[in-house]
Amino acid sequence: MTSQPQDSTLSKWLIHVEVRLKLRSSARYETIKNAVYAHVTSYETLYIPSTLEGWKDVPELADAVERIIVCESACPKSSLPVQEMAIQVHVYQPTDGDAFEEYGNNGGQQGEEDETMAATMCELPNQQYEGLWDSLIYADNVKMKLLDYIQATLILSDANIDYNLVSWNRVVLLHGPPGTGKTSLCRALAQKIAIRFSHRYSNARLLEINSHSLFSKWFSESGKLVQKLFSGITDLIEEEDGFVVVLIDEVESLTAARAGAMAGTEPSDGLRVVNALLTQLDKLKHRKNVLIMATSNLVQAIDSAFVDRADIIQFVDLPSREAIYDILRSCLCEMTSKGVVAGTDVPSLAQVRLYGLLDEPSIEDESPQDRSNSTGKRLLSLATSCQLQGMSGRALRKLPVLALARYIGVGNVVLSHTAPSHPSGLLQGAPVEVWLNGLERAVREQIEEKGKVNQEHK
Ligand SMILES: Nc1ncnc2c1ncn2[C@@H]1O[C@H](COP(=O)(O)OP(=O)(O)OP(=O)(O)O)[C@@H](O)[C@H]1O
Repeated sequence: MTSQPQDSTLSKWLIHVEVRLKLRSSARYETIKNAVYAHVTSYETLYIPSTLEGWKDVPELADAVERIIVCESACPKSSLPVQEMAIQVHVYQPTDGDAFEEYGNNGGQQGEEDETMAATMCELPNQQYEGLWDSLIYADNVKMKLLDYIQATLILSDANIDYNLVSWNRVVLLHGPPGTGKTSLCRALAQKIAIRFSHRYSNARLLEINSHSLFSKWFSESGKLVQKLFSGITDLIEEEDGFVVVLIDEVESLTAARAGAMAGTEPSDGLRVVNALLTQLDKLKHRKNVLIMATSNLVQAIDSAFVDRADIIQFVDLPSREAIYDILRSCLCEMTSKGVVAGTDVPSLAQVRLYGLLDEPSIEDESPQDRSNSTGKRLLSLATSCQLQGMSGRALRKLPVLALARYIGVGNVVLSHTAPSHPSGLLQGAPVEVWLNGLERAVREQIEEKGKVNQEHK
């Protein structure tokens, strides 16, 4: 890996700093942006990525700001002198997480008799998607690659590049096994784009199309529903300083039908839906302020004409052992911070590598450092079992619930606000060793259950 900026003629690394304002703050973005820039550039070195703390001493920031983060970047170093950085500050204020609207087939207007809920829409950046980006863990820098690619297309659109000479369709397709975070990744990307391009677009929206509902209730009219839905989208993007991300989940259910119709095994309604979708996508490709993201578990089932239109086709795989370690570690750290696990440090993967934990003989662990090493070793071996079983991110994030319910016992984790008379008055979590035992047993249970399902399928 290079330690120079991507282009050696550029001498600085582009580093994004994201500033989240408090929900009810009325501070001016420009004022905050300047104050944050001044603050950030007063550091000699910044860690990448990191959450900054020292700004709370600056009164205008303390009043308005909730969090400042230095985002991960293409720079392979974990810290960098500020003078080697080209810093871009993005100030944003997420909207209320409950502000989701149903977006009907008649373009969002309520009251018509044949109303079918075909999509939901929310404002971005949205409180509900805060933290989602960081919670998703992938090998190979998948998140950054996708974000960079999407940003590249937006920059070229903004530059009014002649579409006949350099062209793209504004369609991104993520495919892979169930539960690998494809839908979540699309939402997290949409949120990032809204934050990074807030200087360019005064508002951004995410519209999620429910592929099933387009087909289900008014099956024979689905072609028309697609048209109505997209004409609603076209209305939204008339506003040039608004950006719209359209997420089509499980796109194969919309597009698999054409092959069937052509082979005579599907009714022609399916064909109409696919044709309508393709026509509408083609109409959108000249619009600067829209991005279509689609997900699928079954890429073979997607109409090839749709796949052809995708600029980026990204396979999202089951998590690697390292990613599993980080996912499980993030579960343990969250539960430790909330007092459900009685604390010990769970070492990061970098620390695990540094200490060569796997190669060490098993020792009687006594000091806090030994205890933390022992936790790291056990977690890594758990991650190996999960990977061998091909567990998805979704299955992994459920493990703590299973472990608590079945193996640790809900009575063994006492929270101070549910048992305020507890002598210490503090949260009383179960020790990390108990949690690891519970997690190991929960994984074994999952393996056995999976074996039974496979047996039934034979
Ligand atoms: N790589 C990952 N890192 C962290 N969490 C993950 C990962 N993959 C999945 N998850 C978690 O699993 C849950 C389910 O993810 P999501 O619904 O986005 O997956 P999906 O691939 O779209 O699933 P499906 O194909 O079944 O619709 C999310 O809550 C997410 O937090």
